[in-house]
Amino acid sequence: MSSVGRLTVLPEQSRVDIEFQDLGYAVPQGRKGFKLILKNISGYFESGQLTAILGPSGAGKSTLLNVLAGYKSTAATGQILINGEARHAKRFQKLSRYIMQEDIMQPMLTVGEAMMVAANLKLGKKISHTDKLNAIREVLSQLHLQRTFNTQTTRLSGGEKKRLSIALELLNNPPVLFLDEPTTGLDDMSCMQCITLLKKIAEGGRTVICSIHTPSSKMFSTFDKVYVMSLGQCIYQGYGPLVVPYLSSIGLECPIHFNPADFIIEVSCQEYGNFQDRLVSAIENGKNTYTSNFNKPHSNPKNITENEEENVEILEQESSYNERSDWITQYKILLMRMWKQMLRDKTYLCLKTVLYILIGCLIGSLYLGMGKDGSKTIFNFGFYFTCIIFFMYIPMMPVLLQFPKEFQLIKREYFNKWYSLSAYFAALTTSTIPIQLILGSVYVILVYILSDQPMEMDRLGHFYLICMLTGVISESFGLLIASHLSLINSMFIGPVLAVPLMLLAVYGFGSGYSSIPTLIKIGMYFSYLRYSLQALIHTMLTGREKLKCPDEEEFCPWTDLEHFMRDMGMEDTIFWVDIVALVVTYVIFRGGSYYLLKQRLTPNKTFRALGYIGRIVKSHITR
Ligand SMILES: Nc1ncnc2c1ncn2[C@@H]1O[C@H](COP(=O)(O)OP(=O)(O)OP(=O)(O)O)[C@@H](O)[C@H]1O
Repeated sequence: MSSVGRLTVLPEQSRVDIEFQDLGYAVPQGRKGFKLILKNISGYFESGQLTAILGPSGAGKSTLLNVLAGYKSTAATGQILINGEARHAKRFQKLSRYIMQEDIMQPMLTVGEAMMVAANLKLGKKISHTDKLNAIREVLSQLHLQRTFNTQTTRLSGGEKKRLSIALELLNNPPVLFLDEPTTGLDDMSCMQCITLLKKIAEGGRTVICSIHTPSSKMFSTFDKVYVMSLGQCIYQGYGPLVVPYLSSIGLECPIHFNPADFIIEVSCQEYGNFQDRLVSAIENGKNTYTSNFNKPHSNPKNITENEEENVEILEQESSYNERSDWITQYKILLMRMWKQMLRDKTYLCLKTVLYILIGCLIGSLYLGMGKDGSKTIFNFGFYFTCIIFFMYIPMMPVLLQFPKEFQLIKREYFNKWYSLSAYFAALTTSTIPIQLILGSVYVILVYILSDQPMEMDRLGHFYLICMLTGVISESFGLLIASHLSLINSMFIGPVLAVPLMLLAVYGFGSGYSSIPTLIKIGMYFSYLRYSLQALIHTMLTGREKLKCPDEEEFCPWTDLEHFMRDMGMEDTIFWVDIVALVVTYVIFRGGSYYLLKQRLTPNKTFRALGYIGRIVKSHITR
């Protein structure tokens, strides 16, 4: 075993051999029933080896990788064995890391910072900062990324991003690495560099499995093993260059100077006739590994400990060089990361500040001096409603826009066990509060002064409290929507749902509560905007002296504000009841968002069944 590229800070790993038998995977396909993507395939991927899953587009490579990694396993049939014993999905996830095709990077961080966040989260407190830094430097140098230490992750080239994705996962020395098409989008040189690196990583005792499209002949012979798929079946398993005698034994001669990888792909695309069944049966759909001694079943795993439990425990201990940090540390690291990203995004921050000031000035000017004008009481009511609408839309829209993208990052980090979801969610919940409080106060002070509201600390404090509560609830409402939907659906559903919320908030004002139909009354209880508006009107209008009617005005029906509240049907509102209702709404929305997010990442039986039904319905509609 070559020592070139061995990571000294990361000890060698024990064997984790992966075997799968009669693996099947089907997806619902309208009225046609099901589409079989994996058709009872078998295979054996050994530790210390770099294995490539090859095949034409749509052959099922990514699906096989996803099922083996446990990323998609609910609808799978067959058996997956780890060191000869049935795979325990949760324990296996602790040992494996999955590097997705898309290199989504945490924005606004340098490579060094992104690596330090990963090291702090994955390596725990027992390892000193200096050791973490050494580990980072060594991993980066192994992956030829040392010169990018201070470069922002989003400015890296395609090849560098891919290598950084690998580096981030290598930090805690996982025994198994899955990579979905690691060479996609890279030039020939970067492809070869990437594959050579993966080979070095495998040589340290790891099981490295990647799916790949069309490798060059040089790359093809670099893999220790290739697993070729066609139409969801295995048509070859063994050392790459041996594919030539294998195909020859079936009567398919690879032309001299022809890339054997291209040749077998062309064969699988049936360019030389239909050899699918013969190839599948020759290799017994993956049960055999082709060696120069054809048709021998692949060797059984070596070094298997008698007891699987013991075996996995040893592995877990070894990879617990990587003991994950505790909840509080995770929370602090994630919060710091979020704040750093927020403060460095100067454009967004400036836009947001300008927006709060500009709209504050605009609304303040529209309702200029109306707060104490007896002829403008109804306009003043409009001012309060406008403030509530402002604090609904402005905090909700960025969440609808940003969170679906953020979800892709969470998925990668959460699936690879960087942190617990509750720590992430707690950090997310607290990260936006300071900026919301600061900018919210700027807006409130501006509109409060411009619209000439009563200068009493109590009222101002309550006004601010209600606006802030509305803001954080609206943000949570956005999260509730975006936690389970795509960007397009979120952007559609969010503003659409806001309309009935606004209507229900003001429905029936002026005409009396008793005349409202029961169904609408029930609906009104669900509009948190109504509680905000009621609380705001109550705090701003009760206990005030009669307003003055300007001399030039002939008609001042509501100089008595208590009278106005009676006319609006709001004389019975209790401020603290509305505040409690707002707090309860906040807790429900946040709790709901967390639950939906968790179900999206790791669905329970009910959600799996719902998702399955949804897919069947969708496939019937879109067929
Ligand atoms: N949820 C799904 N519903 C319907 N068909 C699906 C679903 N998931 C995958 N497929 C189909 O299964 C087949 C295999 O998909 P998979 O992504 O595994 O192929 P692949 O070999 O990785 O292809 P590529 O190299 O183009 O990424 C494709 O025909 C794909 O359209």
